[in-house]
Order: sequence, then structure tokens, then C-alpha cells
Amino acid sequence: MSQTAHPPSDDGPLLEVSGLRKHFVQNDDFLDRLFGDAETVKAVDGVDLTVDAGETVGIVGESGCGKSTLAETVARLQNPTDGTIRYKGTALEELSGRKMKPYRREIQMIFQDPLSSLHPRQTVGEILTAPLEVHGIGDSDEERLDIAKSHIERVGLDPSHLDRYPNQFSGGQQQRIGIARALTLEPELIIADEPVSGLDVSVQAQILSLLNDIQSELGISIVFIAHDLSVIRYVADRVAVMYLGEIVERAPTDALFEDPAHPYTRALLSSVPRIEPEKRTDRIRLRGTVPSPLDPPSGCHFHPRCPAVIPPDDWPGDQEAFRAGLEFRKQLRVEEIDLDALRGRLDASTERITDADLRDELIAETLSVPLDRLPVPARESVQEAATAVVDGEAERAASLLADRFYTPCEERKPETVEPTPGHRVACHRVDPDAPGDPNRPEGDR
Ligand SMILES: Nc1ncnc2c1ncn2[C@@H]1O[C@H](COP(=O)(O)OP(=O)(O)OP(=O)(O)O)[C@@H](O)[C@H]1O
Repeated sequence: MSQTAHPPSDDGPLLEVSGLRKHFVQNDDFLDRLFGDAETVKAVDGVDLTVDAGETVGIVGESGCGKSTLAETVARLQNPTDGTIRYKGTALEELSGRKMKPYRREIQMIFQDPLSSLHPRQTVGEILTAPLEVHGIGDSDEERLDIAKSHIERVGLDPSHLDRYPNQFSGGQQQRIGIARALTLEPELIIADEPVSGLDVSVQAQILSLLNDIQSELGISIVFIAHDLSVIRYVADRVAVMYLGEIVERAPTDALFEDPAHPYTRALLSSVPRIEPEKRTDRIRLRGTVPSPLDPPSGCHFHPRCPAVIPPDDWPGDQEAFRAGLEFRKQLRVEEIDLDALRGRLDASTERITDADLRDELIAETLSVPLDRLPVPARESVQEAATAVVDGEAERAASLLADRFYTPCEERKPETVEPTPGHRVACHRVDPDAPGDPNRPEGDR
């Protein structure tokens, strides 16, 4: 954690990102645009983020949440679709080419796979001196080599290594070279995109400790991206949790670990091994993977996977039963049900397959709890909907289930609220003005 060698600036944060969006348009040829078939991947969709001088901000989320796209857009390796990136008060999103150059020096990136970001046919010396030459630092090759030497020593490597090529090093050493390269231009902000994910656990600890040392020595600010909260806990002063292109919770690191408010954060945290037995919670298993940002779920993007999704006020059963019904509904909507495959699976066990057999098999395969766990009216809706699917009436099935398994979480995007200073959460359960009854028990998790 940073020792804040440089006092925070009085002039506001070092970096202030507001409403940042990065959308990728696919199938973007003339005909697609003419017929409206172009599809938009909303990889980053309205992110606000601040980083103070000398601070480390962790960004965490599963694969596909948009972390790398956010990192690359903030570093201006990608052009934003919308929003602002203010660095020391200057709007970077408006700068290009020559005007951006001084900021490219001040904002450096460290990548997950150091080998693919280091030129294979350049020696380490050349890799470290090339950026100095580009930015006109050092009066001679010797002076630049001296600067490179000091950085290679700072990251714990031997100056004699400057003559070697990247592939002659271990993964941990390659990442040290990546860090040395980021340091050569004396940046004020480093964006580290999963810098330890590809390394063995023991090597991870060494690299994290090196980054912590460098940060407290030089007072650099770091945006540290990881999918693993235990890594984030070790390095970050504050944490932002990202899901499907948005930040769903942010808080000082200790507050986030002590009192996580968003169900997604809780699920991520439950998979972090804890040393203190009294703080251990049962593992919350999230079903499925992050949905495609081509077609994000309505309302709260997390609701289809949320262990705490809010049932309607008149739901007569428990939360787990509701969640099973909601998942059944979503699955029937997104998956083409292959009745022949169902029939095939029944073939061996049943002599003559009736529509009722097919219906029961469909329910058994798709509903995550036994049918009798659902309250009677919901049970009937599931049976009726499954019958409609077997009869080829997918739309009727969808409408039956939508009437029964409805959640306020799918209707409205949650507002971001701040239950305690600096702790911001976007979840209907936390927002006192949210629809539905946020106090309904969350059920067994
Ligand atoms: N150039 C691109 N064109 C289209 N879609 C893209 C592009 N780059 C990223 N995406 C999509 O944007 C989403 C976010 O990707 P991103 O790599 O930023 O996520 P991530 O959280 O960093 O995941 P990972 O840890 O796996 O890299 C993904 O669905 C990805 O497929």
C-alpha cells in the first residue's frame, strides 16, 4: 500500500475519468449500416474514476468485464467513444499526435504478458534506451545507457543483463524488464494491466512487493488491474469493481473487504482465501460467465446472475426458488431448445415418448431446483411454459414466464448511492429509493 511520498495535489485528482465509453462497432460495412445490422460491443460503458497523486487504485472484475479496454482507453492507446479523461486538468481525449506526446511520457503501461510487449530482437539495453531517444532524454547513448542501468538495478536485475534478449529471462524477470521500461521515462501514472496474472504465486508476491516499493519510493500513482481480489488487497488504496463495462462498487480497500455492499463484490470476495477463520464466508458460486456486451441484460446488468436478485412483492416462495425460476425464464429465452436432442436423451429410458415426457425432461434439465421447490402458481407457470415450448410456441412460453418471474432489477438501472463517505454502490438492494422491497431476505447464498 502506498506511503504517499508525494502529498496529494490541492488542484484535484491526478486523473479524472468521467462518463468514459468505448464501444466497438462490428459488422460495420456499408450494407450492414444501410440495413441497420451493425452491432455495438459496449466494452466500457460510462465509467467514472479518479486517481490521486501517489495513490494505487485497483480495478477488479471477471474476464470480459472491460478492464483492459478501460486501461487502454485511459492510456489513449484506444480512442474513447465518449466521455472525458482529465490528466492534471488537461482533457486528453481531445489530444492527438504531437500534443499527446508529453502525456505519453507521463502515463506508462505495464502489460500482462511482458514477452509479447518486449521487442524480441532488441537487447534489454535497446528496449530501455529507445523510449529515452524518442523523448529526447539524455545527451548521448552512454548517458541513456547509464539511465537504463539505474532502472534495471532498481527492479532487481543485474546491469550485465542489458546485453541479453527478452527470451533469455524467466517470466518474473521479463516482468521486471517491463517495469523498468515503464520507469525509464519517469512517469507519474502507471497503468498495470494484470501484471502478475501470468506468473507463479511466489513470483507474483515478489513483483507486487517491487511495485509497492517503487511506488512508495517514487510516489507514482498506479491503476492496478486484476481479476483476483487478493492481489488487489495487497496493493490498492482504493478499489473499483467492474462488471460488464460499468463500475458497480468502489470503496477504500479496507472498507470494501470489511463491508462489501454489491452482491457481485461479495461473490468475488467469497472466493478469496481468508486467514481469519471468523471472517470466512461460504463460497458464493456465480453461475455462467459475464454476458456479451453486444446485448447486455436490461436494468441492472448483473441481475441474471445475481444471488440477491429482488423478487416481486407478491412472490410467495423463498429467494432461491425465485432465482431458479428467473434463470429458467432467461435460459428458455436465450437458448434454442433442441427437442430432438431431448427426445434422443429420453429414447434409451422410455419406450414411447409423450409430450408430457418431453416437458418433464425439459424442466428437469433447465430448472436448477426440483419443481416442487416452487410455490404452486409458479410451478404451474413453469409446466405451462415448458408445454408451450414442446408445442413450438416459444413466444407464449416467454410471456408466461415473464409474467411470473419478474424482478424490479431488470426494469431500471440502479442509481449509484453512497451509504458511507467514499463507498459508492450501484445496486437496488442498497438504494433506499429503489423499486421493489430491498429488504426481502436474500436467501441462502
Ligand atoms: N477490438 C475489439 N472489438 C470488439 N470487441 C472487443 C474488442 N476488444 C475487446 N472487446 C470485447 O469487449 C469486452 C471487454 O473486453 P476486455 O478485454 O476489455 O475485458 P477484460 O475484463 O480485460 O477481460 P480479460 O481479462 O479477459 O482481458 C469483451 O466482450 C471483448 O470481447
